[in-house]
This record gives sequence, C-alpha cells and structure tokens, in this order.
Amino acid sequence: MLVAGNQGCRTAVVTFCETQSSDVSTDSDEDEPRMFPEKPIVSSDSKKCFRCHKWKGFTEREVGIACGAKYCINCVLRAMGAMPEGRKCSTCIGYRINESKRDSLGKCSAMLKRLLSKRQMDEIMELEKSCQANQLPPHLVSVNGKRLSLRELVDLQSCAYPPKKLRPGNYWYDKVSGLWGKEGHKPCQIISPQLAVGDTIKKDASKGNTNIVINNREITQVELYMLKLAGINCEGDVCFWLSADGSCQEEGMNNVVGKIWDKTTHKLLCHALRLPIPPASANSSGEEVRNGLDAGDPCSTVSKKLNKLLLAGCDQSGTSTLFKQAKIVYRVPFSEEEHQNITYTIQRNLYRYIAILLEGRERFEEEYRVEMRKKRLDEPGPSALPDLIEEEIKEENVYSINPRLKNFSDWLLQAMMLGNLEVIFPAATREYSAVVEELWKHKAFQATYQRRNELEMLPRVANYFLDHAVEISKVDYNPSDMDKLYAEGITSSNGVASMDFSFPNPTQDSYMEAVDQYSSSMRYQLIRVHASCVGKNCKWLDMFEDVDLVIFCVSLTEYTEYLEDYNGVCTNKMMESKKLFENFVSHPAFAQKHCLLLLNKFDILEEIIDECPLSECEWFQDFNPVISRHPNSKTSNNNPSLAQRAYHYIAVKFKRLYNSITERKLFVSQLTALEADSVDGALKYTREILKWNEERRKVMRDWTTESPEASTTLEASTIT
Ligand SMILES: Nc1nc2c(ncn2[C@@H]2O[C@H](COP(=O)(O)OP(=O)(O)OP(=O)(O)O)[C@@H](O)[C@H]2O)c(=O)[nH]1
Ligand SMILES: [Mg+2]
Repeated sequence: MLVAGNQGCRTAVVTFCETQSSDVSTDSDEDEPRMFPEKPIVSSDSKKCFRCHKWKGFTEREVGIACGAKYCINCVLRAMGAMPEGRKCSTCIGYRINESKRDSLGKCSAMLKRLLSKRQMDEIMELEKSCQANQLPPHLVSVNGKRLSLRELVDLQSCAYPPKKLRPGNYWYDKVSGLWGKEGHKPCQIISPQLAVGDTIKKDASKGNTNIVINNREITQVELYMLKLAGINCEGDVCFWLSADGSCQEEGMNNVVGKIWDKTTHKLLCHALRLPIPPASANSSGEEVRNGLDAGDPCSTVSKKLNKLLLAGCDQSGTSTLFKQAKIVYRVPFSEEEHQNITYTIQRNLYRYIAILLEGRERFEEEYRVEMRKKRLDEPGPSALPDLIEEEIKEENVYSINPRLKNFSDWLLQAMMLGNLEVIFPAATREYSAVVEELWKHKAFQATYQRRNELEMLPRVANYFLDHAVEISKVDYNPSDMDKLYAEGITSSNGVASMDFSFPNPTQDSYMEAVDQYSSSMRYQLIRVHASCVGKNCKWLDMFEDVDLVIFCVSLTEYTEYLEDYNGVCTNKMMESKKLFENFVSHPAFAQKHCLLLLNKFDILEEIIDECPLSECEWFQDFNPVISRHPNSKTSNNNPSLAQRAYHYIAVKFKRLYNSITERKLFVSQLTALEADSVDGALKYTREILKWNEERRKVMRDWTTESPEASTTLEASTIT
C-alpha cells in the first residue's frame, strides 16, 4: 500500500484541484479533439503467455485490445489490473485499441468470466465500450474522399440509421438516397439521408462501369440488373435521381419512372442480389417515424424540419445540468451508455469528495493537537513535562482513525495527488465499498463531515451525494433521475452530446392547445458542446454552422469565482465567460444566427448577493441599485429584489456587448437548471424565438415581392 506524508498530501490535493480548473480554462491548448496514441502490437511467441513466458498452447487466453499481448489464466488479472478501459494491460491505459479488435469490444473470453463475477464483468465490458480512449477516431474514417471531423462522426453515429459496424476506412455516401458503401464497391446499406458528412459523391465512387448514373454515381452491374428487374427502362446512357423513398426519376424529366422499394418482390430481389433495402421502420419518405408525429400532419413540411439548438458555456456554467434536466422533462431516456457513465461519474466523484474530507480530517486532527498543546502549556500551576504533554497529545482524539482506515486515507490522497483517481475509480469501487461504509460510520469522519463547510475544495453538490455515500459505493448502485441531475458532469466520449426532443402535447386550454399542437409536432435537437472541445479561438465551431439557434450559458455566480493560470495569475470567471461569449458570437459560422443567453444559477445568486457585491467583478463596477426602504416590498414587481436587479443589470451588459459585436438583439433568460420548470421555460423560449424568426422571414418575403425597397428597412428594424 502506498503511504504519503501528511504534508505531501495536503499540497497534493490543492495541486490536483488547480490543475482541474486550469484544465477547463477557455485558453486551453486543446485545439483538436483528444487523440489517443497507438500502441504497437507486441511481438511474442503466440503460444506463450506474455507475462510468465510459459508455453500454454493457448486453449484459453485473454488478449489485450491495445497491444495484442496474450495472457494465461494465472497472469491475466495481474497484467490487466483494475481494467478501467477494459481488457488492456495496465501499461496500455490511455492508448487506442488495435482496430482489428474493434469487433470484440465488450466481448470477453470465458476464461475471464470465470475469474470475475457477472457484475464485475459487465462493468468492465461497459467501460471497454464507452471509455474515450476506445472510441473510433474520426480522422480514420473518410466519406466521399474527405476525412471526417469529430462533429461529422457524431452526426453519422447518432443519426436514426447509422452505418452498421463503422470501421476505419474509405466510404462513399449518397446523401439524397442514403445509399452507403465502401469505396470501389456496390452499396451495402441505406443509412439516414441528408447528413452533412463528407464531401460530395464522386462519379466513380463505387467503380461502376454501366454508364448509368444515379445521383451522380455511376452504378455497378448488380444495381443495373436490379433496376431492370424492377421494370425501369435503362436504355442508353441515362442519369437518374433516386430519392430516399425509392422513387426514381430520369434527370431533367418530371415524372417518376418507378418506385423501387414499393413492392415486396423488389425487396426480395435486393436480398437475393445482396443489395441493401431501407430500414424496416423508415416511412415512405425514408425518414424515421417518430411517435407518429409526422403521419398525416398538415404542417408536415415544418414538422420534418429538425430545429438544431447549440448549447455551450464555460465549465461549471451548468450546460450539463440543463441537458440532463431537458432529458428528464421531455422524457428522453438516458441510453444505457449514459446511464453507466453517470453511475461511474457519481461513484468516482464520491471518492473525490471522500478524499477532500479525509484531507480535512488530517488538518482538523493537527489543529486539535496544536490547540491541546497550547492549552496544556497555558494551564496554571506547575507546568507538566513537555515529553508528557507530547505523549498525551498523541493519544486518540475525536479526529483519529484506526491504522486500516489511515492506510486507505493515505492511499486515496496519494492517488489524488498523482491525479490518477480517474483511472482507479470506478473500477476499484467494488473493492472499497466496505471501507466506505466503515469510514462513514466512524466518529472521526462524521466529526469532519459536520465541519464540511470549512472545506473549500468540497463542492456544494457533495452534500447531496455524501448523504448517500454507503448506497453509492455499492456495486449494484442504480442512480435515480435526481442523482443523475446532480451528478457533476456528463461524460460523452468527445465532449459533444446530442438529444432529439419534442415539446409534449398540452391537454388543457383550447386556444394554446391549437398553437402548441402545431409546435409539438416540431422536432428539436439539443447539441451540447464542451467549451474545451471548440478549441482556441473557437476553431471547431465551423462544425456547427447548420444550427438554428445558439444558446450560451453563463453562471450568475461567476463574478465571485476565479481561475488561476500556471503563472498564478487569477482571472475573474465572469471575464472568462465574457471572452468566450465574444468569441462565440463573433464567429463567422454564427453570423446570421440568433443567440439566447441563459443566466443560470439564479437560486445561488439570491443566496450570495447580499454578502458578495457585483462590483467584485471589474466589468460590473457601475452597478448601483436603488434599494427600497419599504420592509414588505422586497420582491414585489415594482420593487424587485437585489438578485433580480443584478440579473437585469448583467443581462443588459451582455445585450450591449452582443449588439456592439453583431448589431443584433440578444435574447436573455433567467435559469435555475436544477429546476424542471425553469429549463422547460427556457427551452420553450427558444421555440418562441425560432417561431418569431420564421414569421419575420415570411413577412420579409411578402414585402420583398410587394415592395423590394421596403424590405431593407424591415430587416434593419427587426434585428435590433
Ligand atoms: N444551485 C444550482 N446549482 C447548479 C445549477 N446549475 C448547475 N448547478 C451545479 O453546478 C455544477 C456545474 O454544473 P454542470 O452542469 O456540471 O456544468 P458544466 O461545467 O457546464 O457541465 P460539465 O462540464 O459537463 O460538468 C454542478 O454541480 C451542478 O449541480 C443551478 O441552477 N443551481
Ligand atoms: Mg464541468
């Protein structure tokens, strides 16, 4: 067991947290999505165990998914340790997997299954599939001759009908019909059409030699055969347009010459020729059927449009909480992967909170001793022998713990100092839940917990989880929706998370019902992007130029918070948010987009505003609220509270800033992301903005046709 001196531990904890905050600073050097290095395949005798070098013949073995080392039953657990990234040797943690092993992700050998319990095995296999290092790197996939960006890969993998078993390689994609294949080969699948991934398709994408072109691609012999059998006249060098619903039109002609997916016999034909057919649950337009919303809807052209909302903000602004709350409010289930990720995040955070408490315990114990010594020396009468006093002081006190718990404490603090808590937990959770229970019941830990407010490093939310510490540390812990909401950070493999949702149908109020039913058929996509993922100068924002609205989140508590850089220079977090906001809104990708600013954590602002004046932040020096003397009118409408005034003042600051950059109007809303109604209200506001924008465009169109010169005036008057 590793043991660290107290002093070392204390410094270490501080260093750890500083690194965390500077990591997330917007000045991050992280210009690209994180790349994991490749590990060369080990060369060894394939019949010998890589660790004990004994000849095994290998009827049973487990293979490392990064370096390919093979291990026998006696060595596998020692070589692979806690397996936080699945079946990798301990030295391969943080390395990419070998691509030839991608098919085997999540599938372990019977040998490993015998060595571990089912639950442990499931947990390790889940980690193997979901951890960052094991994800497919976007630059290894090329579509229509262009390497994918991270965003394109996310779009491709999260669409309704993604490519099956996507591997590194070169693919072609016909965006109109959704046909998808390997470069130089016939189509192998029909995926969702109209995805903005890769370049435009090349004529020779599938190396066809038939002189028949479909959607700009010369088709292969087998496809031509299928067209003929489907009764489509392919005489001469014809060019067709094939839409996602299978209707085939000759280029330049306005008549459908055939519908290739309509007849079951045609589909059977495709099966026989090993050509793909549309996914079973896609409707006739090739789109996914969502809760029957699109079917027979008179506003179907509108309802089919997906309104994309981009959500971003500095770290700790609450984007993650908003995203999770939206999932809960609009009943978008957490995927199994998200569920696992959040469970692990909560468990890992629990150990971080415990480590902070244990570090506090050491400090309190030391302070207690210093005080005791002082008291004894100050006692009147014949002064006791210093040696005797020292002996007495060393004796147990309320903050003392037994050697077993001390060992655990030293080990945990050491792990935190080395910054490898992330690697150890949650895989090690299964071993330490008994210790957590013992620790939790211990009087020293409880005494420290009572004084948790004195521990600056302990985040507010820690209370919520520490209250259930024993339950959370158990292997079979299953977080509730509330736990998920409070969990610090939702990890997605690449910092981008996305969810589709619709506003639910209202049940009362006949007038609003008509309005809302129209909009409940509209679909929305909320894309949350981590500030650290957009790179310096927001370089990666180009990837999001097709969004309809930008939502920028700022925490109202930031004016009291500071970021410290490597040179020890402190910056007020609100100034950091201001800088990121400026970079975002002035980015060319968003030149024509509307922006909604959400000022979050209003509940905390209300708590702290009396103690912490806004002037703590240099940008807010001129906040001079007129305070009412009337005792009962604190929050009435004509006399808003200090927090409300502060909110309005900050909103105006951002509005002016936005207008000075874009000459447009900024939409602002208050938010408490931990409250469901507040998130529902904020997202409904995005719907209003989009609807208003649509109306404005309509009026503009009408005006332009009627009176072209008037449109310029209207444009100018509506955007400010
Ligand atoms: N009291 C209060 N706490 C909030 C609110 N919104 C977020 N938080 C807390 O603030 C912390 C940071 O919120 P996150 O949602 O993780 O913020 P984020 O940094 O944008 O997201 P990640 O980078 O994924 O962690 C979490 O502990 C949240 O529980 C709020 O409105 N009120
Ligand atoms: Mg965060």
